[in-house]
Amino acid sequence: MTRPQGFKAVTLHTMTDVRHQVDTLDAQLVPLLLQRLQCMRAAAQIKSKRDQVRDDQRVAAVLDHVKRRARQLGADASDVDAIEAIYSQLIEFCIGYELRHFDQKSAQQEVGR
Ligand SMILES: O=C(O)C(=O)C[C@]1(C(=O)O)C=C[C@@H](O)C=C1
Repeated sequence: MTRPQGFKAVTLHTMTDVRHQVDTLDAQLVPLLLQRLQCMRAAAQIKSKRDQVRDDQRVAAVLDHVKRRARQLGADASDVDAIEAIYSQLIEFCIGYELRHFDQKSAQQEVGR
């Protein structure tokens, strides 16, 4: 199977090859996703108002950044679109996650008063 420039070359002839590669990639992705969630927890502590959690300008900048990175790695237009779609969903999840942590913080501050 051919792949764009900038991707590590791997042989993917059988479903065993494909699943082994998916498991290897997921093992790398999970710690990165956990680190991203850690950033959301920190953001929830730092932001002082609930309506600061969603920041549409920043969302647009994050999407531009990841699409540029995909292009740099040689992704074609349809894979750049796929990255945008995946990140749109990821950021929506992160906003919900951050809101839950923001609300927890606010509830704890209320109890502490
Ligand atoms: O940059 C922030 O302010 C974040 O909270 C992070 C993040 C993201 O997932 O990247 C999440 C919520 C905001 O709407 C914008 C971006």
